[in-house]
Amino acid sequence: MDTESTAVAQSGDGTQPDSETTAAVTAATKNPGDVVIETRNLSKIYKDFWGRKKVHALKSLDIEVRKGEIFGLLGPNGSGKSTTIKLVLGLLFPTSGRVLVFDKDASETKKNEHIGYLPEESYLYQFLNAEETLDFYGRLFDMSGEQRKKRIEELLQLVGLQGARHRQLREYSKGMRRRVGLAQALINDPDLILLDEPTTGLDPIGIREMKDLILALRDQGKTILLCSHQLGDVQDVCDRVAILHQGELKELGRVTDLLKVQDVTEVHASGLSEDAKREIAEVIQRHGGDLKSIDNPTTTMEDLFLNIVRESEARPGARRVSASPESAPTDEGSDTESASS
Ligand SMILES: Nc1ncnc2c1ncn2[C@@H]1O[C@H](COP(=O)(O)OP(=O)(O)OP(=O)(O)O)[C@@H](O)[C@H]1O
Repeated sequence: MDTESTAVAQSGDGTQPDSETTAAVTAATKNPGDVVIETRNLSKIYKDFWGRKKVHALKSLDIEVRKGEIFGLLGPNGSGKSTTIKLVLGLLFPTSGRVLVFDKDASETKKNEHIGYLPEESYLYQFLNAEETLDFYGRLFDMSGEQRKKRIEELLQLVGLQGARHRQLREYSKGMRRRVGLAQALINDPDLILLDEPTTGLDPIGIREMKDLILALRDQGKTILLCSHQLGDVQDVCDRVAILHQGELKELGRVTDLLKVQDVTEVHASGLSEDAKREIAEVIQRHGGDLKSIDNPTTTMEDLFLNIVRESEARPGARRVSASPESAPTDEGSDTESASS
């Protein structure tokens, strides 16, 4: 980051920007056919071998996933996320309530032709290479040889595995396996994509690439339902989220709305002199505001890490010149001496 940027946070009027409100209203206005997944009063009770109630995994869940959005399903372990996905795929039947996918009951398995599913762990044949794996799944969808060839080319490029296409999957890193799993989930060019923990086991570069891929899929008009424990990832990519706990829906809404801190105003400006900053602080006080901070904003650890790796790739061997006094290279003793004297 080469430009100075100053963030001002101030409590007082709590005014919301108009554009955000407009966006929220627009997103809330839906047309028929806009809803891709709808659960109505959906409940699932797992029973034991004797038919006795064992676990109430989902309790009266009502959610809608709209066309072209990335919808996050969040919740701690055992909150019912995978159960919801299995109900959407028609792999489980509800105990009560309904799941509609593309306006059809989820038990109609034909609708799965338009769904791509990346499970938490992909069980792929380790002795096939990426090309053979995708070709195998293309055959399951009755794609012609020509269609498969074209689609495999597109997908290998999309997930960045062209260079490793002839290597057996057993030689792949976790990140590469996740990417071939995603390519497999996309072989049928699905309209709806279900992603269960898509960033599990990936390093920060792999996570960034996976998030960019998910955003690119949304830009192509796909609808995405994403389950994750990685709250930062969900915040980065999801348009709306549902938070489950012990099978119950606890929160549902647009990420920007849910995370907005009310009654605090944030202003970002660059190139301000110290005098200008002092003047701004005075204006805030004059208007009865409570100045919380006027400082340089921090970047994220993810951005810092990715910048360091990119710089290192561009200039191998060179140590990064850091803005942080902790890690700034010292001039053989002279600075140290004057600092301690
Ligand atoms: N086949 C099953 N038989 C009995 N109970 C089950 C079965 N599958 C899931 N459960 C229970 O249902 C509840 C919800 O499980 P589910 O797998 O849907 O949660 P989850 O949110 O996906 O969890 P995780 O984040 O750990 O994957 C849990 O209490 C779980 O133990």
